[in-house]
Amino acid sequence: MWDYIKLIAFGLVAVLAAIAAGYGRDFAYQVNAVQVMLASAFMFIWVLRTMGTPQIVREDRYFDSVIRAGVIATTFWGVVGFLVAVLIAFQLAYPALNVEAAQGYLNFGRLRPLHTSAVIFAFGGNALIASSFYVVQRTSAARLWGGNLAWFVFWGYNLFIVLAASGYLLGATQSKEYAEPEWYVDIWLTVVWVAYLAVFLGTIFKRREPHIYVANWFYLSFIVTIAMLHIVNNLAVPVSLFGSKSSQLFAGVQDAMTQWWYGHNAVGFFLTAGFLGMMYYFVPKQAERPVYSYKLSIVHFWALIFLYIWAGPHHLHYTALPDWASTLGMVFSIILWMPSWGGMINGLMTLSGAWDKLRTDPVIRMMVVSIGFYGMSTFEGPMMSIKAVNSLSHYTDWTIGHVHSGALGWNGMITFGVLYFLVPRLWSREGLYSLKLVSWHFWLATIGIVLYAASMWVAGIMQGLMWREVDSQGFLVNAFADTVAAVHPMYVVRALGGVLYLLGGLIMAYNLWMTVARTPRVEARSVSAMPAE
Ligand code: HEM
Ligand code: HEM
Ligand SMILES: [Cu+2]
Repeated sequence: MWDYIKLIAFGLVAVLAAIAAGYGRDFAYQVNAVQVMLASAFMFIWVLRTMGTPQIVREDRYFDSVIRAGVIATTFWGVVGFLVAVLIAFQLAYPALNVEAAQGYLNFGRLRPLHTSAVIFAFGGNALIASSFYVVQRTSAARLWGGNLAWFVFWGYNLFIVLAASGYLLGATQSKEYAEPEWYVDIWLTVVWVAYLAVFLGTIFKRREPHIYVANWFYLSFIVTIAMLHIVNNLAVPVSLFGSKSSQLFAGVQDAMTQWWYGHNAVGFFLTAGFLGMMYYFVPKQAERPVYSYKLSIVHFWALIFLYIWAGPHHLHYTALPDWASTLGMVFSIILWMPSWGGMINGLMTLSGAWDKLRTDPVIRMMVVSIGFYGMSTFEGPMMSIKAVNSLSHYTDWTIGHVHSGALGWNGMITFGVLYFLVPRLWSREGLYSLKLVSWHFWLATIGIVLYAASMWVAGIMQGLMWREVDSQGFLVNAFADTVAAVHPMYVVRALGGVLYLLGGLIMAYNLWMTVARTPRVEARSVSAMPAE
């Protein structure tokens, strides 16, 4: 019965998508419709061919196949995201790389959102979904709730990424940073996200462990808050059911504030709370030590989620936003330093008594450096939110440097650590193929980040100072083009840093591949849903 309902649904969607492709008013919409049609047609055939074969579900086993797929997707999108990153970094240094023949598809303006979405949503998002599925099962001693719903979340989310990415290249965008996808892609993500919440909460509800481990609190706050942010910031009316263009509900400064309430909390809940969930499970596991302070984890959790929500206006200092709102954002940002460092301290101190592992275990080294960068960027952020500092840093590459010390250092490095942790366990291998290659990855990535951050600090502060330099008559000394010329060497250094980071990522992909292909199998590790670990 259930199979027939699925068949009807997939068939219907395929037909509707074909009709939409036919009536589509713009190319991006038509391409997206064809993609949806192909995906549903594929699923239709899949269901048709597997109908009637009984599925054996062992409730006493963890649901790990979907996590394996998530690990592969994370690695894949990571490499893609870094590759596009290096390309746009070189485009900024050498504008001629905006090749004339590819204008309108592969120029900087089209590729930049592709980069940000590929690294944040595709690489980071797949890492978050996969790791949360791993952690919630282990800490609840229960199999994922909802049967194949977890597969729907995985494929649905990756379809969202493909739709968004191809839309950007073809020019479909609602021009909101980190929320570029157009209305129908947003609606699809909402459906997938509700399914994600259901799988996660359902597993928590059926847990066989009375306690809900703190990592799950962080993951849950990430899932719930992202749902709220996504819906509110994307309230829009499509111009036509058959076109990608839509009109935003909010206008003017209200729209700007909604956008940066979203943007800032995407940092706070996607790139911070979710990744803290990772930290709270995988760092103690890899260090083989309990969390330093459980009390601190609870206190900084509530402080963090309460404070983050108010800090968005620091993105709109000295704009049409009322001064009181801007001051409010600044004050909350400064207070936010404390719970951020609460998390950093808790992560670092978990290594108490295990610091010697830094010498022997490159995976823990990666995690420690990641927490270090988390601490650095959450010190820098509150500082940049101070209006006087922001009047220098805003619009400059200092912001870009800040972004990447958080993104490459914190999000990137902890994800690498988690992938190195997960692959041998998920594929039941003795260990990683090569720790030496992990070490290589570690150093390439670390040097890459240092080159990136240092060059952007220099570029940013130089831009800021040059823009405000006036002569004795009060006239501006520098033309804008002068500052563009002045940052060229720094842009080259940044791009080279990116090349090192990308190389590290490629080495990781090779190492993980060889771990699965070459390392001897061991008896299945940690697959049985008892007891909680
Ligand atoms: C206490 C924590 C933090 C505070 C108070 C903070 C504050 C700030 C401030 C003031 C800006 C500059 C706004 C502007 O002038 O336009 C900024 C930009 C940014 N920060 Fe942070 N930051 C924090 C942590 C982080 C972390 C950990 C990450 C990444 C993982 C991050 C990612 C970003 C991004 C992506 C932007 C650029 C937004 C844009 O203009 O596109 N921040 N942050
Ligand atoms: C290979 C490493 C990377 C390189 C070379 C790189 C390069 C770049 C470049 C050139 C830009 C555009 C800057 C501009 O418009 O002036 C950018 C923007 C951005 N990147 Fe990366 N990136 C890398 C990795 C990452 C990762 C791993 C993340 C997130 C997890 C990330 C998140 C972002 C964000 C959020 C922005 C927008 C910043 C803003 O608007 O303030 N990047 N990146
Ligand atoms: Cu912010």
